[in-house]
Amino acid sequence: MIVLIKGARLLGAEPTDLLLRDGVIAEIGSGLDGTGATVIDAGGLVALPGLVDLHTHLREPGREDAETIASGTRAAALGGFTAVHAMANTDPVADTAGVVEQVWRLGREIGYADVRPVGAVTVGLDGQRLAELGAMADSAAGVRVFSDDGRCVADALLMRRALEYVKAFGGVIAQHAQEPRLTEGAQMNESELSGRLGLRGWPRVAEEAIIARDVMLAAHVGSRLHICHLSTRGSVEIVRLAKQRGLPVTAEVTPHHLLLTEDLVAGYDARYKVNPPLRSADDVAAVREGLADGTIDAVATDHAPHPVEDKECEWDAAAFGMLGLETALSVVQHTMVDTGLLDWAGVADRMSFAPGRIGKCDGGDFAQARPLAAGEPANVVLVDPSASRTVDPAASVSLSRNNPYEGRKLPGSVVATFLRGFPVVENGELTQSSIQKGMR
Ligand SMILES: NC(=O)N[C@@H](CC(=O)O)C(=O)O
Ligand SMILES: [Zn+2]
Ligand SMILES: [Zn+2]
Repeated sequence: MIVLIKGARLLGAEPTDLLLRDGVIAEIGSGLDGTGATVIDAGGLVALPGLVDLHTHLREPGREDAETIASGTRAAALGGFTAVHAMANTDPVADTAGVVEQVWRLGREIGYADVRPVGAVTVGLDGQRLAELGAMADSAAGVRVFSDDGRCVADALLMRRALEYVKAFGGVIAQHAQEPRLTEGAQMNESELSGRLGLRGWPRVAEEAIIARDVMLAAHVGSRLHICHLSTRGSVEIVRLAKQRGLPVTAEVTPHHLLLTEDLVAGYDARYKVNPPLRSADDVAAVREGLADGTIDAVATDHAPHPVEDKECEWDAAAFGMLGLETALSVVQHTMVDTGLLDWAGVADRMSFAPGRIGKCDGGDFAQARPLAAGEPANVVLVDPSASRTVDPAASVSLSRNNPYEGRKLPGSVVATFLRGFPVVENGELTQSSIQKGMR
């Protein structure tokens, strides 16, 4: 298949043409010859490398009522992602080579976006014994990111051992930083508002204390640490200090923590219930600054689908988590680009290159987040920054509806997504051929 993309602004720079042939970018330049090619007029569109999500809950195996690998990767493709890291808190837990290989293979077969399984750090996420990290790393899935996400690896000795273990193959431990004793029964950010609403508070220090501890452990062991969904000003400050000291620490922030604040909780609408909780406007300002100056390496969606019965219930009983794949780029444009904090090259870094580096998506079967250059795999997304839409949860291809942006007007739209040269999204919609490919 040959595709000629005409007049796209590469990473937001001057318009140029891209010729995609046999799954790779064959040529980049002006006035390229489109003989035999499907021609796409990309005037006014920005071309970015396929986005890479470090933190996605696909729910398969086990909760296929909430999401499947097929539905979740369709949402990913529509959001401009060509690779997602599938979190391990499935049922069964992704704590063996068998489970991670299954998830990886299903992703490949379905073919909307690459699925890179995250392996659990501990057996059954129970925080007691290390899982078979080496076997997951050596499997066909080539796992490099390990996380008990949803739970914190709270035991310092176990965390130390995990960091030591993954060093051998360049892996990374992605920590869900939540001190369990400080957050027992916690329902929202600890603040004046939580007191007024009568909801148990989740103090910032519960996140910051674990990040501080783990930064010191990573420094001691000399191993890579990644911080999931960081949400407070104090967390940004700790990571900034760690980087100033040259420590191998990386961090991600979610789109919702870049935009939403705790006051949304006042209506007890469980769509706004998430872990870590929505914080204050000051925290939002700090994570935006941190993302802009590179203290925070990446945006990761923490796409966390839940069926209606787990969300449309009283606040205390509702599940934590919100959708994110289909809206992530728009939220980043709104909070970071339209505010002047990041340009499109910066977005490409925070949503593709950096997460690709952290997840070791660097070659062979796993090549993603490569430069937009001749000879590279044609994982490309075309974005229309001048578009805008009002978010309608019913229009989502996710199986779940826990969308916190309902009714909000957000800028930007993903016009096309190419996975190894194949258009999985065209004119903002999944292509017919990709839909058929995904049928199973
Ligand atoms: N973010 C959430 O609120 N929920 C996640 C777990 C997690 O990311 O910690 C989930 O699996 O639903
Ligand atoms: Zn988490
Ligand atoms: Zn998560």
